[in-house]
Amino acid sequence: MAQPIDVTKFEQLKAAGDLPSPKGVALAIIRLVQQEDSSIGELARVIKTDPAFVGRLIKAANGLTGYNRRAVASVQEALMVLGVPTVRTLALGFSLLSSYRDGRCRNFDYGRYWTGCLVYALAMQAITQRTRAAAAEETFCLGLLARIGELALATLYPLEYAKVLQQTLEYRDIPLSVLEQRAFAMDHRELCSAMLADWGLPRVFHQPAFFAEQPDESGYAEGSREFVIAHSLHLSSFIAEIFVAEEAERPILVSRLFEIASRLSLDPIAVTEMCDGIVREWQGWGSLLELETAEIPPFAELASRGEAIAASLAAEARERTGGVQSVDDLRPAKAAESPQPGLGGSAALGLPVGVQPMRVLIVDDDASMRALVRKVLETVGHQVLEAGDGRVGMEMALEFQPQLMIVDWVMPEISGLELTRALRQTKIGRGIYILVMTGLEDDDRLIEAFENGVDDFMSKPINPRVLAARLRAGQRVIRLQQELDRDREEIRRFAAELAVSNRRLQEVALTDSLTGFPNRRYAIERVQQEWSVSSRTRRPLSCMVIDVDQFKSYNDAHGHDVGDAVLKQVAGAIKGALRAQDIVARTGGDEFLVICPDTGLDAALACAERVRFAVESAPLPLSGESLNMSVSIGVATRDTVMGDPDALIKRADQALYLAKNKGRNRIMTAQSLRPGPVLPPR
Ligand SMILES: Nc1nc2c(ncn2[C@@H]2O[C@H](COP(=O)(O)OP(=O)(O)OP(=O)(O)O)[C@@H](O)[C@H]2O)c(=O)[nH]1
Repeated sequence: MAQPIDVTKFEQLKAAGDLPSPKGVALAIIRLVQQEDSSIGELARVIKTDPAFVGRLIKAANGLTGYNRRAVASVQEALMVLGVPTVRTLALGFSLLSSYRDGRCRNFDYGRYWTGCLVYALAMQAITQRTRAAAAEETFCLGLLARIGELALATLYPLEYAKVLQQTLEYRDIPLSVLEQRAFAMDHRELCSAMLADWGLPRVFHQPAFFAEQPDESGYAEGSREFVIAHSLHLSSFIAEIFVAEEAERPILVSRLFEIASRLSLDPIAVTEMCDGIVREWQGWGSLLELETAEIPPFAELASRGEAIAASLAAEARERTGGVQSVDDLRPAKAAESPQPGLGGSAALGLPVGVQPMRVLIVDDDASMRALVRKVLETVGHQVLEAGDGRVGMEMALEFQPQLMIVDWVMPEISGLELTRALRQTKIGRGIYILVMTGLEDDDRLIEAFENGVDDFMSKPINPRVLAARLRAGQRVIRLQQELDRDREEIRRFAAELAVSNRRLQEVALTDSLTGFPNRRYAIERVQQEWSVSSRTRRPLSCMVIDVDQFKSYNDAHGHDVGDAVLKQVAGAIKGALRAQDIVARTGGDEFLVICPDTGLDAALACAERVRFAVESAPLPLSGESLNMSVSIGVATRDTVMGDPDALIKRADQALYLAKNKGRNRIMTAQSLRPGPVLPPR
């Protein structure tokens, strides 16, 4: 089941105030929706103060009305069609989009992130219109926010996250979440699930969101709503990946699309139609949200191109690699730079000791030239792939990730330089050492070649000895690069470990080790924050101070260890009795503080009674007998005379004193049940 982020850790992240959060009108909408007595008219009035949001809202409503319904033209109508909870989440999503279009994390591509999220949202909407696992408008919102964990990490730790993203380029086989765990002791999936829950998205959404990348690991029963939503998220995320991929990569990705969609019983025709529809929607939404979109050919065409590529690669691989049986055998091994198992040591291959065999791709339209170069390469033990033109060369380079390419300059359709330029635009292509063969060797041409990203050149006709020497030079550069990468990785790992230790230290500094609750220091910061929220929103704020009755007597009668066990038992009972929004901290030996945001005195007293009863009903088992405990609780709510949070806590302390004096195991307040205005006028 979903392993959500530790609640205390998440509370601390929230308390630090750096998590992505809605601002401006969106915040006002969200607050208004939380008020039970707010009306649609009031909500519409607030929405109209943000013309950009009005446009997006009406577009979202029209996306759902179907062909035979009249178009939605007003905010009120949009509210009726979408429903208030959806409008709230849309406000949240669009507000985050506006506020976090850009940021400080260097390797985080904010534009690509948001345009991908838009595809994600539209794909979720389109899929649930077919599976009917949930309301399509709600899953649009879910899709828009389903990658929020990544944005959150980029926002919380811009420098460190940039490094993690860099690592993903170098260690393509290590999942992002593993690298994140190493660096931050948490990952984007946990954070996303916790944030969606915190924003009030239903459990049936925020739990499957954790499994969006690996839905089959969820253990959800096949066909259950959670199962369908987790698989819909997975499919939507894959569709988004295709949309934002580079043009040459799309057909290859599309060949996997149908397999993923089949988990939701969506057939290829339905999927291609659906994706074509998403492309149109994406472009419309993209211009409204000022997000970059791409021209994408019909999916049926991408699919047949994908099939053709796979077939030609398989055929070429069979034909040209002799012992290699399948296309998969040619894909880079797990650790791309390590020697291929089964190839034997480098010495066995006639390579100089310590030199690893390389995967080399030859791209030349002249078959006799390919054969000549292949012979030289195979003599020194390298693994050879061939492509007869620039297009196949590009596809094979992206698919098989050779360490070195030998490319003919002059080829029909795509020249060697054009191929090099295109490869240098891709993540994979940037890491390949490219050697160009040329018949014409003048200075201007050579300068042009280097400026286009070529690493070395060789004159035709090819002299095998010179080629072998050039290969050795290339290999030296590749090896140095690998060593550099390894050093960088070590430094990165060290920095990541340091980041984790720092985080843990920070956590320790704010956590009470006996109960695992936040400590007094945290409580003081947090109450200050909640006080500010209450001032801004004019929502009530209450707190309770809880003290264990006669705690000293447990220590005296049974020793300090039993005293500790009593504290833990009481802490567990308190936590179990509180609501999700309440924040509890251990502020002293046997004293706890509970902050109750958005809570008036009546509700705080009711909550305190639940706590009192829970402690009384949970005795501590102790060698045959059991120890009964009780607590006294002082409750206070913010009123007009209190100038700061200290005054609020002081009032709760006074009430606690009364409760102790009246005989303990009770709740007291030092305020009248129905105080006047809760907050001072602005
Ligand atoms: N076992 C244990 N005892 C602690 C810890 N921290 C403080 N104490 C003890 O807790 C006791 C607190 O007692 P008081 O608050 O003075 O009074 P009380 O016995 O709870 O009585 P009332 O509050 O008047 O009901 C002191 O004896 C402290 O030494 C701790 O972490 N573990």
